[in-house]
Amino acid sequence: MALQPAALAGSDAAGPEGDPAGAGAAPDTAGSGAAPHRVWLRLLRSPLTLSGLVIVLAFVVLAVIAPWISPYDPSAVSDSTLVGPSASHWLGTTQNGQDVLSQMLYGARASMLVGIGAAVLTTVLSVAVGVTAGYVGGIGDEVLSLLANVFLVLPSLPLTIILAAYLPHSGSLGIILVITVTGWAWGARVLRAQTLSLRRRDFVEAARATGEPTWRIIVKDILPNQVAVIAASFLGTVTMAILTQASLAFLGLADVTQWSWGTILYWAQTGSALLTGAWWWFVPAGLAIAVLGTALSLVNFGIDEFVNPRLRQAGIGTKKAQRGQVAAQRTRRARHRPPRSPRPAPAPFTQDSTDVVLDVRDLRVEYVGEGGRTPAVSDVSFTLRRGEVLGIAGESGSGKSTLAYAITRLHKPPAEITHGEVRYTAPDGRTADVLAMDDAELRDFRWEELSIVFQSAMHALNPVLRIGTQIEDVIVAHRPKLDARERAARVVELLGIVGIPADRAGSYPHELSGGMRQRAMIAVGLALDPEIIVMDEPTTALDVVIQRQIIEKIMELKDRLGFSVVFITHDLSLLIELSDTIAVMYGGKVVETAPAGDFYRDPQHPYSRGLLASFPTLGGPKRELTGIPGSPPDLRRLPSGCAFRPRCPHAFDACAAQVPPLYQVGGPGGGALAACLLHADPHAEPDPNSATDPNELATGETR
Ligand SMILES: Nc1ncnc2c1ncn2[C@@H]1O[C@H](COP(=O)(O)OP(=O)(O)OP(=O)(O)O)[C@@H](O)[C@H]1O
Repeated sequence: MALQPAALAGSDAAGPEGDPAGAGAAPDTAGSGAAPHRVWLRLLRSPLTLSGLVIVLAFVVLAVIAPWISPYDPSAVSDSTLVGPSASHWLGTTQNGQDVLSQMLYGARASMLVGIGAAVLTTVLSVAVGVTAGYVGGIGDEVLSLLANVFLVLPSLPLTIILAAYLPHSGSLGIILVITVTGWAWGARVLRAQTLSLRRRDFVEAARATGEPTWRIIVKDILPNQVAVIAASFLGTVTMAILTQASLAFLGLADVTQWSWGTILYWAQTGSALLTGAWWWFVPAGLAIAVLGTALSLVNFGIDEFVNPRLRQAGIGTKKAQRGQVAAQRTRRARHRPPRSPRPAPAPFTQDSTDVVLDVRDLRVEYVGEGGRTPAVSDVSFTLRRGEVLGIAGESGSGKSTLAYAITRLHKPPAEITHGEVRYTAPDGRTADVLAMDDAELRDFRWEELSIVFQSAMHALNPVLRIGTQIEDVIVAHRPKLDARERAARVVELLGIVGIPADRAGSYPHELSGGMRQRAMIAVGLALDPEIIVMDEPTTALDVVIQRQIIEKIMELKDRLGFSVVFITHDLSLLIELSDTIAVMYGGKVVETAPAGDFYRDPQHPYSRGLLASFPTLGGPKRELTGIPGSPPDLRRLPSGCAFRPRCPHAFDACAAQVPPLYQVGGPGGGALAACLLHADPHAEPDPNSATDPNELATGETR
């Protein structure tokens, strides 16, 4: 039975050392970003954006107050026909003596209404369909994409003309609907494609893993990364709608008795304004459309810079903007969890420890493809003890990451866990079957009990959110009762723990060095004081000096906070240095586990020996680097018997006939297990489970 979330829930305010995070000593640099009203003020710092905004605002104001400031009734005729601009008619008059300025002001109302109305409806529809299709995937995506594709292939101009012709007297609303119907599909396609790519990004995976609900991931992680596209789509649609309305009116397909810039052009054309040289009749309407379109483009440019921190820094960036503030208000999840009893003070790990925190039994993970099943992890068993660092080594493709993702239940299709058990034991002795947890239990388990530090911090961190905000997001999702001050204090505390100055909470990922980013990821992993941290190549992209700093930090934290670590890396010398126990994977199987010291001194599996002979070690006697001949096996076509046989210098006939089980072998510490027939007891009874040829068995004590 899965452990109830309540049983594992922690104190809402407990820090890693039992210190309540509510110690209200948070400096105002905790990285939630500037207050929203100030954030938007940043938009005004660009002269171009400011000019665009002023022009758009001027048009909006003029449209709103048109009835009060228009000098004449726009439809009123007079004797002053076709008079050019003068003191009494600033923009001249029409063939019937109507005042062009009044028509322009009233026309702005209809044109702006159509532009903004169509843009709002089109954008809402595009975002709803595009983001839903991209995020939900599967049949939902297929249906919505089909719908969008159907609308995309419809020729929009003829469709617009036909629809407008059938709705001639519906006024602005009819045109808004026509533009919405013919315009939403493009935006939906673009947003769907972006969402599809974003949902696979590590920072979205990380948000999912931290237990954030879907709506929050969409609102906080997916949509902010699409603001530029959504804004461009909105502002482009405003211009496009005004142009379309003008074109339809010009063609006489709109209600030409309703004043708009388009109907002014229509009447100017029917009144032969071009032929008679009455430029004042048609130029203002054309100019208004062009100026408004340009102003909207300038605003769009500013928004692009504003939402993209890199552009912002190059352009509008301000020091003030980078100073975080504590008081950002956020919505909270109303999940109530009883307090978790404080973690007992950590005892240093020793090889004699029997306090198992994670027990993995016969785990099998397969990738299901058209060409069949790829067994990426085959019958893997291991235990992780409290406070232990288990290093998982192996060449590329040996199944390390697949194993890490499977034990955290973060594996994605086509990966399937087809067999096995992953059992977690809480400090109070209760156990949970990780593979049987439902979504809610998993949300509570991940990050509360087990967190993950992903391979590349640059991809795992959301590029448009400040570091402090990203750490805080995890706390918001799991500790909804903490207020902003307490969360900010915890963010500062966590940054301190991983050695990042508190004032960097307000920095964006690209503003940090690679080492700092990786430490920020570790801070995210530590945010809820988990029992286990899975680290998948956390230092691979870093230079050796930074690597060393981070490893030392991890070791120091582990000793101080008492968590256990599953550490995955290609770097065997690093692994030996930091691990208590090493597990070596080959062809999807664990072929050796041993205490790190024993492993270094006396590896028991020929593959382990080959691996060790491929890496220079940082200490100890000099070794000749010889490497391993050949290349890792194709998991879909493993050789018969021992998968390492074709590359093994010690292979003998029986190796082709039998998949070797893990044999208990002596070694100096006596605690090693090696899957090699060299360690089989020639006098032992055959093990029918591990043999492909029962006549040629050599079995010893297996686990
Ligand atoms: N989506 C997939 N579909 C099919 N096979 C896959 C998929 N992802 C991984 N594999 C296969 O699963 C095996 C294990 O891959 P995995 O990434 O777990 O290895 P790894 O040891 O972590 O490698 P690396 O160190 O390079 O990350 C490989 O043979 C790989 O080709």
